[in-house]
Amino acid sequence: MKWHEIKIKTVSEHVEIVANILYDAGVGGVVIEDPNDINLFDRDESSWDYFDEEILNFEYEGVIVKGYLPDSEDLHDKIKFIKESVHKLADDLQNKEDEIVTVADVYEEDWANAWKQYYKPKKIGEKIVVKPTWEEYEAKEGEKVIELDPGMAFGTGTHETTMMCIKALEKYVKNDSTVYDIGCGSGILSIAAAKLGAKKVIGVDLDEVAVKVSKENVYVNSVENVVDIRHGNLMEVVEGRADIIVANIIAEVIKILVKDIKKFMKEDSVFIASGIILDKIDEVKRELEANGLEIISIERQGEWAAILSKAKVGDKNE
Ligand SMILES: C[S@@+](CC[C@H](N)C(=O)[O-])C[C@H]1O[C@@H](n2cnc3c(N)ncnc32)[C@H](O)[C@@H]1O
Repeated sequence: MKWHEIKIKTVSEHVEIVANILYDAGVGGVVIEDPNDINLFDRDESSWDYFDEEILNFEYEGVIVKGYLPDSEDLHDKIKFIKESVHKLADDLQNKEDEIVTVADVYEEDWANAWKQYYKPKKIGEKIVVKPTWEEYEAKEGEKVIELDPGMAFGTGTHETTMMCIKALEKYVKNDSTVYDIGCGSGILSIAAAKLGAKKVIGVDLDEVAVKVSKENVYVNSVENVVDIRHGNLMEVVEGRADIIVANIIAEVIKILVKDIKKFMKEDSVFIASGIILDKIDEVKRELEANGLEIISIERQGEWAAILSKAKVGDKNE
């Protein structure tokens, strides 16, 4: 099948807006290539089987956001919409060349597999190692290995927003914990919670592809007796209260989620909200506080933040 790769060169501050433009045009998922992100493009050449010089040369030239659209009758309108929206954004920039849209034809097989050469086993936090299913890895003492094939779903474990969630889960998951993972993508956080000993995990995603991929990954990791993956919007398909709720979604969606979150929390539950671009920390923090949550900590990695909060002491959960 023929697809069209929409590649947008942009600046870090515009990544979230550009990703949203692509989503609005109908792409199923976006790929963000930030060469300044050492976690995505590990600079330690000794740990690489393969090293792409082009990526290094790209170092100071900005961030690439890519999305894919299938051949369709309205393709031209969608590309026009993307170009116009990105050009409007570029008006704010001194150097308009910093924001450029290019379109290339690709075949499903090419783009579905191209990223795999960059994806290697990676240790995140103290215990969790994320290992692509096709790679070999020998676990060291105390390590918990997640076997993952993210396919078309978000969640390889290389993105800062995911890494901050995994580190927080390592800190808070106990053997009797119940965990809700809102926007589970590849299922990575649900599986991490299960491997860290959670008693029950529910992962939810709006995207059917993510649900399918999560279920497959849950099965590959043999945690299907603990993790239940559901298709749905935010908390609509979960009931009851969890000890930990993790949501790695963009700030705008977190702000909606926060309005009802306490109905799903106990007195000492922790809410891990990630996927927040640095500029939006205050907005999300205000929304959390306005809805009866108290900030525990704000973690930052690269351009992203994760805010950890809990119900305010003495404040009754609804
Ligand atoms: C950034 S990815 C996070 C994936 C994975 N949890 C991780 O941390 O790597 C966000 C996911 O949230 C899902 N999502 C976005 N809006 C949602 C909503 N309203 N309800 C449920 N899932 C949603 C997307 O489909 C996507 O899979």
